[in-house]
Amino acid sequence: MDSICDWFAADSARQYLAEDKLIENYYSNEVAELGVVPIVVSYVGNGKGKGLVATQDIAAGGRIFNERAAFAMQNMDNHPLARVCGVCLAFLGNKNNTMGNKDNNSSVEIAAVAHLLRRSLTPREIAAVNDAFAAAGLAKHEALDLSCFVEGNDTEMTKTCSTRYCSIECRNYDLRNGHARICPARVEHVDTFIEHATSTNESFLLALKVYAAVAERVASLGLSSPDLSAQEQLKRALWPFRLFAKDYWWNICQPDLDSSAEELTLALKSILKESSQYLKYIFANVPQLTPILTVEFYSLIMGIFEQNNVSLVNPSPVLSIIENLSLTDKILQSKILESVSQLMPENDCYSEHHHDHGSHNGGHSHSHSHGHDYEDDDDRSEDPFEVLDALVAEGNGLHTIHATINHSCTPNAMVFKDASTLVPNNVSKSETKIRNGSTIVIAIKDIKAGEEITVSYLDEGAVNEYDEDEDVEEEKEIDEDHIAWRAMSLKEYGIRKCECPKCAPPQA
Ligand SMILES: C[S@@+](CC[C@H](N)C(=O)[O-])C[C@H]1O[C@@H](n2cnc3c(N)ncnc32)[C@H](O)[C@@H]1O
Repeated sequence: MDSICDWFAADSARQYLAEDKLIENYYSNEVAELGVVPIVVSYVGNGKGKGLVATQDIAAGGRIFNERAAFAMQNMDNHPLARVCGVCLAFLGNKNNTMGNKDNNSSVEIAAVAHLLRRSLTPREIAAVNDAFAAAGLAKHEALDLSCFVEGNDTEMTKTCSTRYCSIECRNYDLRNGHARICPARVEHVDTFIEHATSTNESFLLALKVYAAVAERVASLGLSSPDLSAQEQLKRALWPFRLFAKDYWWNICQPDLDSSAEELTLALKSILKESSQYLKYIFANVPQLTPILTVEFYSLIMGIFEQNNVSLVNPSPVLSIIENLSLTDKILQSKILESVSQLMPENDCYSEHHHDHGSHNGGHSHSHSHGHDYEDDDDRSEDPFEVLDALVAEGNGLHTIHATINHSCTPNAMVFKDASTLVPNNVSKSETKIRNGSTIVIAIKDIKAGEEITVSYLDEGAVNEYDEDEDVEEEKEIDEDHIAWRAMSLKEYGIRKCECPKCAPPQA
């Protein structure tokens, strides 16, 4: 059924003109969820479709909004290093109940160290962690460690589900979005799906979450609006996801159609076909989903992640402990460092352990600095603290409002995903403090009401470098190279012709 694909991936501009009010209302509700923030999603034209626009003047350095991912996942090879919530990527505590959690030994920090060491801490080690915290003057964090089963609500389970939650709120969120339909402990074939995704493309795991959420929406529409046709129910259930969709995965992955294009399309089709086979088994009891369990539709869902995903990084609480442990417990410190180096994914190298899924990552390289200044590579390789750079939770997420921000080569805002992203001089470090897999968007220039808010999808450092005042001739030369580099790099974000003020200045 091609028509559902055409409808789903209607180009943003056409879609906007046809459904103006519907889309605007949807986004104004989503913006309201973020709290009082000076933004609106609207049609910005110039071939860009929709974008984010300031509704008030925003001073440089000001936080515009922060947003939790609608769907997030931890990268598979990061599991040994960080035990985090399946919804928000916050580090888990070590209490599995919802009773008062004020015990000193149940903090997120102790749970994180225990996870790295693969065992419970001895009372002496617990005391050392607590002392390290006191020495650093840091507050400890409490969080739960909940399974997906709600007491009194349990269905029969033959296996276990590894998804855990840091709070009841996160667990409820996942259950509302259909977790029970894709829980390996309750549903057959989910394990095989996950295995296949892990060995081919982990974004399939996010796609699975989207299918589960659509199934949940279809089921509740079936109850609330039984008179609607099955197709209408499906379209309504899919509607919000449609606002992310632009193109087929196989088109996005190969912006330059060359001789290898056909080969790549075939390879992608083949893994989509395998993966969609498992999807069909998993959702066999939701017949309304049949039209979207095709390779074509699956390719549109994967295209969503390719163009909108934000890579997320959450620094481990162990980072702040470990440096202060040296004062109190050298032995525990070296045990942790040794364990981290054993658990590190193979070939992971210094400050380059993020996974580029071709994602819209807001233009940030991860730079983790834990107070160790390395003079050069040789020093680094001898420094046991080097392994700390792998000690973060890493994942990917899809954010509703964030995904409406367009790229500019002269951006007026910047995205922060973790406390160690390089902070420009005019932004206070305290503005960028985040936890729990959310992103923060901060103004880096004064923004006037009515102006579009833009970020750079490319490497921030590189853009700034070329913005500096240089010798005019030299700058011209650099600019020409840089324009070519930008044009090429932007293609993988679905931008064939950049419509920012620098690349397409307004005509006089
Ligand atoms: C993350 S989405 C941003 C929201 C998008 N404009 C929409 O209507 O949904 C990224 C897509 O927006 C468009 N886009 C973003 N920045 C652009 C730019 N500077 N020039 C042209 N198109 C742009 C491209 O289609 C890109 O794949």
